[in-house]
Amino acid sequence: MSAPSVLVHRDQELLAKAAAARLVTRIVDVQAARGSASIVLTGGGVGTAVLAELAATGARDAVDWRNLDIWWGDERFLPAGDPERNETGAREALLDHVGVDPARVHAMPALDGPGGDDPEAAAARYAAELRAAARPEDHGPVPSFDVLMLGVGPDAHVASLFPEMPALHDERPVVAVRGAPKPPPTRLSLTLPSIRAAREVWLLAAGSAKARAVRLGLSGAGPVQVPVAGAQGRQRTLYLLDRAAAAELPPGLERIASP
Ligand SMILES: O=C1O[C@H](COP(=O)(O)O)[C@@H](O)[C@H](O)[C@H]1O
Repeated sequence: MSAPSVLVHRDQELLAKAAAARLVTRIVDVQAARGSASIVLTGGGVGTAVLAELAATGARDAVDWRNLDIWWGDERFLPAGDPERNETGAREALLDHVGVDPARVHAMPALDGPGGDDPEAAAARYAAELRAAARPEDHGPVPSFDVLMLGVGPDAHVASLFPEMPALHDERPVVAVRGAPKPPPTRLSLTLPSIRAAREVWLLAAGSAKARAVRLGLSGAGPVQVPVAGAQGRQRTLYLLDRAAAAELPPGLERIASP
């Protein structure tokens, strides 16, 4: 696992623009090297703003959208099209505006989907989809995602892994989460082992409400108490912050601030 590095931007707007530019570059680089790339999307305020900025930049045309696999780190287990679903936000912000291959948009199952309304069965279905996409060189049950983005909750949750909940002890690739402290209570989430399969993990946080969670994530806390601390990429773990979210950074961390 890679030690985290930190990049601080002036405010949320610039953070979202810079992360979108970084994402274009990363996808283009990977596609140039291997032909195909894979990313994992997050819900939440900054995560969705990054997708909207990506849709708005002319540089989006540098991406070969049809050779991109798109996964989700977590989902609210609600009917398809519900505005609270992370998938709905991602489609509205980006996916409806670019030429993705529908077969490579791997949304997590919906409550009213063909697989039924059992969240455990839905988690198992998504795990099977991930396993089918994993190649021998991935050495595990999920692909080695090129970029996996995560929002950070004020309580230090990432994806739908909330502090002290059983999902944090689960070794399966995908779990159903019941009784989440943030509505809606029933969710699907990648687990930490799946998150750690990513080559790069980007943690996105803006606003003063996230400053404590960011500090704890970078202070050597345990992932059961502080889930964000357990989110690390194989090659890179990058905190992309605005100044407010970076206000309580532990001393000595590398910081590069936008003017
Ligand atoms: O519920 C969720 O919250 C987190 C963080 O959202 P934010 O609006 O506080 O940035 C998000 O990353 C996750 O995907 C989502 O389901």
